[in-house]
Amino acid sequence: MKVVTGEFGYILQDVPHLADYIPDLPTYPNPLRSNPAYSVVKQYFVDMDDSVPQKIVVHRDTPRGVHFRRAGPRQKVCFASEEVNACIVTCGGLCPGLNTVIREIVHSLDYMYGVSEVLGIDGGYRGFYSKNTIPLTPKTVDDIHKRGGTIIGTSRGGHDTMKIVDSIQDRGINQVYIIGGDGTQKGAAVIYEEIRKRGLKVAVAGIPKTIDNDILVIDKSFGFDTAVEEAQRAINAAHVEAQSAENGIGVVKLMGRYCGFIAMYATLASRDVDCCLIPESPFYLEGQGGLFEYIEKTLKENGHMVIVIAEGAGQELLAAKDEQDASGNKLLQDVGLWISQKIKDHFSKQGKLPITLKYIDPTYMIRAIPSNASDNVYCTLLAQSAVHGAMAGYTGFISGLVNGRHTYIPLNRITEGQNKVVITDRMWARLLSSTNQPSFVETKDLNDDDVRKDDAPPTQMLDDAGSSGDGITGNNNTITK
Ligand SMILES: Nc1ncnc2c1ncn2[C@@H]1O[C@H](COP(=O)(O)OP(=O)(O)O)[C@@H](O)[C@H]1O
Ligand SMILES: O=P(O)(O)OC[C@H]1O[C@](O)(COP(=O)(O)O)[C@@H](O)[C@@H]1O
Ligand SMILES: [Mg+2]
Repeated sequence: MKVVTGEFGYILQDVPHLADYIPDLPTYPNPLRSNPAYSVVKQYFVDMDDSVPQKIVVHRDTPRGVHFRRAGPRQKVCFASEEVNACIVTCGGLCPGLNTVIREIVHSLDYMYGVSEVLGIDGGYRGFYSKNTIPLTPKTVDDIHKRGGTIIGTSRGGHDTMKIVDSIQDRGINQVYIIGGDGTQKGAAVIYEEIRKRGLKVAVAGIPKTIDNDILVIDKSFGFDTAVEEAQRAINAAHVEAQSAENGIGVVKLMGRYCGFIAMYATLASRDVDCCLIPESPFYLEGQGGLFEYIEKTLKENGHMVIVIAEGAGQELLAAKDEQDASGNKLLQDVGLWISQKIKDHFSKQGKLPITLKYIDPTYMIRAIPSNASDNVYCTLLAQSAVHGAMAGYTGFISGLVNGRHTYIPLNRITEGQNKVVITDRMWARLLSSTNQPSFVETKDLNDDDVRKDDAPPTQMLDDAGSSGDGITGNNNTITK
């Protein structure tokens, strides 16, 4: 990683630049200078020394700490408009907003930089070497943001670095926009390394996608807001069903393989949820302080209850299944079905309350919808930042929001671990106090990773003030497993 240090403990975790390995790289004036929409903006171009701090809650004596390069257009670009041959690929699972990002990359390249050659790679990484490309123009992508999914297709597996870089080289592609989650960005990092090894003038820009918000450093991922909003519909249905039956229980499974952000935020937003179970907080069923005891108490008090469970929660309680998907992700058991059956079995025992349980799994209904208004704006800015960065010659970076400001983050910073809900942070405490559910764990039983270190920045998406005041709050943690 390129690291620049400065006074008072200032650290810039910088992103690579094509000039790092290509001598005498030519530069050109940024065409935005003569664009009527932008040329009137005061200080439209980002100062080369602008950076964004990772930690914004500071004390008088706190060193300035880690910073990231501020995203945005530079005075000089490293590509002439007619020279650019860009491509876009989407990989991994679906996420609301993929089409918006594709649309905005195509539009920004054309309307801001006069680039007309943009190719879609068909069906994820393997499309680089096994399929024809899809030409993308502002006209063909004009209304795709209103559709869910990705118009260029996606897949898991099929990452063959050599074949992908050969294809990039053979097709004369010189800007690669890679939209995908943690797995995809690991793939992007090795593609960037190989391109650099071959000394190619090819900029690699990642746009992080993950519906479950499991990507490190960034405030939140696109599609997350939409997912939380859509999850409300499932929770509402579960609540209506539960309320209308005697001792009704509604169980909703939400996405979150390794982290429970969607479940936590959907619970906090809904106020109808009585118990939220996430992978970061182990729970148990039987005995004092267990889930069954809490269900019984809630049913006696309220006559109904809603349980939200993240897909990765409680996996340690289920029989292990040693299978992986094509990308090498562990295939999880359906914890929603499992817990529903366990609750039914428990309450069907003699002397127990007769219950009515309805289980809702809205996973693919949530993933498949188009992004909501706020995610659309967010996707637009992420895409524009990525285009400005690649045009300026930055490479091996992702475009990401840090404390409400758009930044360029080195790829290897976000592939080093996964973002998790820290259950000793205030947000989880707020959730526990809003649902009144038992915490199931005692502080003495927590792993080192689950406990907040005094000097650690707070969990992403906490209330600890984003700097921009644009409604996107957050800070950054670096919890790795
Ligand atoms: N460690 C890795 N190195 C290279 N490519 C990877 C790696 N992990 C995943 N990939 C590739 O990234 C793509 C998407 O990964 P996946 O885990 O399915 O989704 P996501 O990017 O959403 O996490 C797949 O094509 C997969 O082959
Ligand atoms: O059925 P698929 O496509 O393998 O996807 C299932 C998984 O996709 C997810 O939505 C997340 O996918 P990504 O890792 O690609 O972001 C998980 O929540 C879920 O386990
Ligand atoms: Mg993933």
